[in-house]
Amino acid sequence: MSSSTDTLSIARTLAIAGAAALGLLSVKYHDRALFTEKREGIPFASGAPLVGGLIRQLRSKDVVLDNSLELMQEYDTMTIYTTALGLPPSIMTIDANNVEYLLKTNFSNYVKGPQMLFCFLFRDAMGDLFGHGIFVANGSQWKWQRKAASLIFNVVNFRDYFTEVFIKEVDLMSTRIFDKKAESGKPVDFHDVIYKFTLDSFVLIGFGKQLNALLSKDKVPFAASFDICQSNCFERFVDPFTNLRDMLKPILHPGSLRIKQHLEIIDDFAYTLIRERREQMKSGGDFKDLLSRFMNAKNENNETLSDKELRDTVLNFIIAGRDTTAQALSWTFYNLMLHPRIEAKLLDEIKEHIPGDVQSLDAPEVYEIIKKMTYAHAVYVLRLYPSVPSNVKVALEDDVFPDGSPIKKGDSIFWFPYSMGRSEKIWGSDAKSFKPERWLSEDGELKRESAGQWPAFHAGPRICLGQNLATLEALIAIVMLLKRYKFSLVPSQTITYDLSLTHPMRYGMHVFIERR
Ligand code: HEM
Repeated sequence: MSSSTDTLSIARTLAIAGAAALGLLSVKYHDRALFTEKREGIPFASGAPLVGGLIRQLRSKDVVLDNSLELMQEYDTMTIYTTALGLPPSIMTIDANNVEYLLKTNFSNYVKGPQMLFCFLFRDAMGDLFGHGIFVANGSQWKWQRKAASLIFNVVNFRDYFTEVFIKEVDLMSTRIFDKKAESGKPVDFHDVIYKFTLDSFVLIGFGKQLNALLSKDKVPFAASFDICQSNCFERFVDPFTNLRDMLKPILHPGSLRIKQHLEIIDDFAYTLIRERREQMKSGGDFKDLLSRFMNAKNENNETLSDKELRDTVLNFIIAGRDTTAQALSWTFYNLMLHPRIEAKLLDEIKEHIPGDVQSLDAPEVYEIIKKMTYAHAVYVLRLYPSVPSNVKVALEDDVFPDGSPIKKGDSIFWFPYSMGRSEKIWGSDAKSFKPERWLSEDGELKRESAGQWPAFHAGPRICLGQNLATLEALIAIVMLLKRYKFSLVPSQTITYDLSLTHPMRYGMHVFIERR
């Protein structure tokens, strides 16, 4: 026999053996991803042979949050086990007791990743963007960061400094952008403008720098790259081809930037901030912003921070301080535009508490008044549009959830504040309605649900450090903007969310503005 006939017959034998092995494997893994185990005692979202739920996941990637709720409804459950080829098997839950247990009661058993994903490269999904910053750190590395950051969140800072910055920045946004749009009658992308407002405000409060994004017509390059990297991080959790697509970008989309190039732009922004602040500190002066606090802090090894650690701090805090609040404000205004009755009621409350101009009051007065505006607080609850709509932790040891679901060491546990906020099992048949009254008691006092039922700001030892800051900023913006303008949606646009770690609007939100 010639050598080419030999090769052919070896190839044929291998192909037959391969097909037979695949056939056998697809009998064993007929409803789940290859090499994943069956799990007793928990509803299982069955999928296609060998790939499990991957196809469903890829098909519904753009509506992944709604998909998680639909999946629960389809199986009539609040907790489910899923598998998808290329991604770790996961437990998904929207059960309030489980969420409270995971975040609070048994906090020490559930940690942040690293989410090692087999995305054609075995890698940590969040590491390149977040480094070792507070959002991804655990144990002593997390503790010192939380302690250092919490120093800026004191009442004096809130009342005397933060309030003043927010009033000034809302005023700038109004005079430089919204007044002009009101005059011209041309629409504006509210979402984009609000992102610039929260970026400017947070960079000033957190890092002591006046960035003036509000004065630039286009998106700040750092912010554009930052958004892309965040989307990419999230995509890695739902699509194992994410990194491959990035690797092929130079061939498939010549001229477009790869993730590592976006990361360079982001790093450049962060390192410039750090360099400038180091120089200012060398030449004296008493700086009390977040960056300066971190420059004076010691890490878990009792060492002062390297530039890389400071870079991680800057980026983690920008996502915390800019994105979440911008999104919360955008979705709140969206809801208000859709619900004129609620907008009118809110405006009544605003006028009752602040009959004149906000600017005629001093910052501590505004701070005290805003605290008392219960209806405004009830409007700004973020139940339907939580800025962190989904989240994940990893189990350190075997455990059992309050609903009886067995948890195995190494499981990824996903929970979905977005789907929880819309679950009829949690909120009743009108779960999807925007109804601030839900949060008010009969005597008009503000009510809060349990930590597990309403995890928009997380719960337990890692509860959001910036909740009061975000609420103050948002309420100042709502009060000042509603008093001055009537916003209305440009017709026929699609308002929906984008795939990301947080909850941005995919196409922005275009509005017409009238002066009141
Ligand atoms: C509407 C606005 C906001 C929402 C909905 C929100 C929500 C959250 C959530 C859900 C987490 C938990 C994230 C996780 O561990 O995976 C978190 C953590 C955190 N948030 Fe916020 N946040 C908001 C604004 C802010 C602001 C303005 C700051 C200001 C610095 C901030 C600082 C932080 C920090 C430092 C953490 C990490 C806490 C820790 O791990 O110990 N947040 N936030």
